[in-house]
Amino acid sequence: MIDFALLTSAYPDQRAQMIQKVINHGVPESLMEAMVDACQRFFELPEEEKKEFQTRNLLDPIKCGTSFNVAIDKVRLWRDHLKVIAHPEFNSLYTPAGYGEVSLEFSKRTRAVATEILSGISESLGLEADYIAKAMNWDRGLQILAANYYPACPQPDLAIGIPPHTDHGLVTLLIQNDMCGLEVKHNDKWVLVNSAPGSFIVNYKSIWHRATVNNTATRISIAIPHGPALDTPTLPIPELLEKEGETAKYIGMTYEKFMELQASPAAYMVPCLDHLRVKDN
Ligand SMILES: O=C(O)CCC(=O)C(=O)O
Ligand SMILES: [Fe+2]
Repeated sequence: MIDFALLTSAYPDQRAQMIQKVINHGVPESLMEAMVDACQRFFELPEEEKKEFQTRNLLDPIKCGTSFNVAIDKVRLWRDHLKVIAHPEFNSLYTPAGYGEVSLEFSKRTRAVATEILSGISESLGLEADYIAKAMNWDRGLQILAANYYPACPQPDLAIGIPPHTDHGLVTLLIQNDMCGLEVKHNDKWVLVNSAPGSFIVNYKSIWHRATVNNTATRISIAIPHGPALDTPTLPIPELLEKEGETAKYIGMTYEKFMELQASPAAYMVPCLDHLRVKDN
């Protein structure tokens, strides 16, 4: 658990944990609930009204649909999604009513939280607080409001919400309604992640995770990935390599290419970073 008030001092000890939760982050719980509610109302719109956003291009500003990677999914998926790019350009929906205002405020507040976490990570690595933000052109960085809708499923054991994957962003925040379902792989076992009301779940390492479904009630989660600017190559930090006397273990890649890789068949059930690992000779 990251208490935001203690971020810089408490952080180093907590880095070993597999996934973090953030409290005291300053985003009103009522705003988080309003955002979940607005997304729920979008998913419940008649199919006709959602049709215009059912596109398949990775970086379309607004898109919705069923499934994770439509081209390559092999298992029975039980999920609808809505992805809206909120930064560097803010995009929004006219329906359902209220989505625009709520998502504007929510995107600003969550971006501020992600920015603080990124500075905390920079400092915990012994770098200037704004080192990573500068290197990643954070001021032009991508932020997506990615809502997931998992209706109750009569046979949850035969389906999955989202198959195992790693996220593509630098800092992904996640909130959910009162249903759990996010699981992370830990010591070869899937472990359910609980979240306290009003907290964010944070993923900033390439954590292997999945979303399960249940037969009781609809689950809604909103993942908010924050990444570098699309044209920015992500590389191992030269100063840290030098300090540790290490050579780079990963090749560099622009964020846009990395996102394309994450959505491609090569990344299906394979952690994305595996593709970037420098091969031992
Ligand atoms: O629904 C969840 O808890 C997980 C969502 C997720 O992993 C994603 O959107 O990338
Ligand atoms: Fe994810």
